[in-house]
Amino acid sequence: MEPQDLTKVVLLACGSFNPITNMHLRMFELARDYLEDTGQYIVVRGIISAVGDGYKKKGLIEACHRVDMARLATDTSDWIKVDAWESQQPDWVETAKVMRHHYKELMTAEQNNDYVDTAKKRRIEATKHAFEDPSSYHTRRDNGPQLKLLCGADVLESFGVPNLWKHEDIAEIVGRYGLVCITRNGCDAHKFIHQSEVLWKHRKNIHVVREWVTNEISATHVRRALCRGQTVRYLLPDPVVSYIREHGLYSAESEQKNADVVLAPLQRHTGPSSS
Ligand SMILES: Nc1ncnc2c1ncn2[C@@H]1O[C@H](COP(=O)(O)OP(=O)(O)OP(=O)(O)O)[C@@H](O)[C@H]1O
Ligand SMILES: NC(=O)c1ccc[n+]([C@@H]2O[C@H](COP(=O)(O)O)[C@@H](O)[C@H]2O)c1
Ligand SMILES: [Zn+2]
Repeated sequence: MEPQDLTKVVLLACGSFNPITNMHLRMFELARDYLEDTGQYIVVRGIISAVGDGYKKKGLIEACHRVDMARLATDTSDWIKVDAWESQQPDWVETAKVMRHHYKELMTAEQNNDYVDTAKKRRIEATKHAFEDPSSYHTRRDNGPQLKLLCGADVLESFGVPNLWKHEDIAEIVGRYGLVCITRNGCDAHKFIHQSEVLWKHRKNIHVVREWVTNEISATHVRRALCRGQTVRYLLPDPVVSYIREHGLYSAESEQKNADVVLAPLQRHTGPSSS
């Protein structure tokens, strides 16, 4: 395939990043290698989107610190960037909505590209409008950039947790955009896809990427070590380790944040106005 025929992909990772770890960064590298190795895609950008404080997850420290740390961690990458839009929203935002926001941005940037001819600009405009209509999951895309959600297999398996995700949001994420899922110990992504009707239906839009160098770095482990005064060096980029030290982040006290609050998606999907 000629380079101009490859489909451009932007990878979007949504998560707490509390704090960002080397494994979060590695996820992007693994996904890019995998997609480009298919000979169909070229990965042009990676976006890290930290969840806002309204998510109310236990131990979630302020978004400004999580975003600053993610920025320090991606300083040395020429293709992974941090986007603060989601973290700045007053309330927690569903991941499908975050994807819509970034897809629109992507289409606008593509349209403003002077090298794109008028006919293509019109096609992009039409795609943008079609994507605003939630009933058109299967809008045909031209060969413009695609946005795919990048996540670990635990997030994929969380699709099965009652009241955590709306069915239509899952259908939109896998049907309209696509998913790149990195394997994680203790999770069986293939089995989960096999057992889910909606995921099976859109299986061609879900790429499961096997991490052979199994790596159990988790932000929970990092926070626990920090609370115990243990070193976390080489689990996180050095500038992030320094930032945590300088700002005195992560303590027994911060671990208690939101301890008695229900996670925002569970509140929203089980509340009186939930559908
Ligand atoms: N070791 C890992 N292997 C595969 N995916 C991972 C790994 N660590 C994090 N991820 C993925 O990174 C994204 C952001 O995750 P998150 O911020 O929850 O990190 P985490 O390390 O799982 O943190 P926590 O322990 O607080 O849940 C998610 O899609 C998650 O699945
Ligand atoms: N219904 C939804 O859209 C939904 C539900 C649960 C988590 N999420 C997202 O998944 C990510 C999960 O992050 P954690 O694994 O750190 O909890 C966050 O970005 C969160 O916003 C989305
Ligand atoms: Zn997690």
